[in-house]
Amino acid sequence: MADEFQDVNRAQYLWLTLLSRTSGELFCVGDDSQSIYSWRGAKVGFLRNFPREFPAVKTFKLEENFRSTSNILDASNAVISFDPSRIEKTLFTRRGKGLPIEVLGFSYATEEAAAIVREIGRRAATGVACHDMAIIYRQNRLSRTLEEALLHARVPYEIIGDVGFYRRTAVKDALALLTLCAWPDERRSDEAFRRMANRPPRGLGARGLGKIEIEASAGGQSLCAAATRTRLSPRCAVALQGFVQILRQIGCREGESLGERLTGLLEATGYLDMLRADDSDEAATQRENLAELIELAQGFRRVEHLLEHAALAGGAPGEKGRDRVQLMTMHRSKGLEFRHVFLPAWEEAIFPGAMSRNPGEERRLAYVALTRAMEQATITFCDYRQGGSSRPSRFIDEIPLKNRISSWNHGRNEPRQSDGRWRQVDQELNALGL
Ligand SMILES: Nc1ncnc2c1ncn2[C@@H]1O[C@H](COP(=O)(O)OP(=O)(O)OP(=O)(O)O)[C@@H](O)[C@H]1O
Repeated sequence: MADEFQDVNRAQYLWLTLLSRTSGELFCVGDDSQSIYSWRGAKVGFLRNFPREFPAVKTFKLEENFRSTSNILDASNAVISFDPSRIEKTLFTRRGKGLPIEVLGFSYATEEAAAIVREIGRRAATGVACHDMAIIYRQNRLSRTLEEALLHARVPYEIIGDVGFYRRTAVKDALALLTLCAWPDERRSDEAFRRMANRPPRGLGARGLGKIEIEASAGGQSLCAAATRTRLSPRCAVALQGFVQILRQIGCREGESLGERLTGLLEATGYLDMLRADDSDEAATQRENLAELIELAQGFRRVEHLLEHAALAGGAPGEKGRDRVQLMTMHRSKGLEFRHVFLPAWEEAIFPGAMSRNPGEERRLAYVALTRAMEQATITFCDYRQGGSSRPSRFIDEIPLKNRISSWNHGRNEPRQSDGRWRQVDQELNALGL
């Protein structure tokens, strides 16, 4: 028996057919509309071609949905109906129409994030538990603005399957490079040096680093300053000299913005090339996060201000075990369900992604994301994001007008009581001018 059959890869498929050869029996459960892992080898064709491969197959369509209201299901059905290769099926529910999907536009991502967080606070005040609300986004980098809004408003949250933006490896590496570049001769950059001296590899091992540490202590210098005076293997010495030179040169470029300086550092030190040479999904995500940090850095004049911001915004998102809003990428949301789902950044070039190698899979992601919602789904988009103007995702247009509204569903189906603890959300966001 195989579950999630839409996401099997060739090896798994061969194993399954071999295992079932003796008995001639194979029971598979899957939904081809939810195949979202082609980038790691899944082939939806194995499910779609199953009746041809196994002509004696018996197919049972599970079309009754026990999770979502019919507004959500109709919207999901409409979006996936544009995939001509899907196995025909129409979901239905006995849960009633429910509330229409909210589709809301904003000017900027900060406004969008503040509006979502304000709404989360409002719903929490009417008795919805935080863990019943999820924010589900297409790109991992999109969590940053949302995290910051949640943190400012003191709404507890957790990121499923990931750490917060400022705790991600590439972001910590980039901030370490900026620290080194700003203070190469000060001991406050030592930790950054330990982190980045051999990243990408420059032939510096534990022994070499130990020698630099001794040299630095003896001369009362920073590790960065001591690195060029320490006797190391010729290859490592040359590589480290080059690294330190880049840091010093870029550190002197007064006319450049912080974003430009960071881009220069990531390019010249070979950090971006290291990520580009890695074709894994993880490396692509790290590059996206760096792009987000570069964009953020443009808004700061001094390195110390950016580092301060990162230290504050990188704080713990709330105590473990507390009732927390759930944040995750669309891929991570597979198999989960929430009473309320917020879907930000439904914009062309982000969703569907401009670089997407598989447009059909983007559509299936839209289907997965929408069908996570039990009671309410909220889609948002912005006019400006990631350094340019943007326009609403084509998937929004595909949702029938009868299943959506372009405002909040305020006032419909809501209990009257209000929990005053959540007034702080509005106050904190107002104080920030959001
Ligand atoms: N026969 C049933 N009666 C009532 N509720 C059901 C029944 N079957 C499933 N459910 C409920 O419907 C929801 C979805 O079920 P489940 O997660 O098993 O579906 P699924 O097909 O794996 O969904 P997906 O693949 O979209 O994540 C769950 O809340 C589950 O408790």
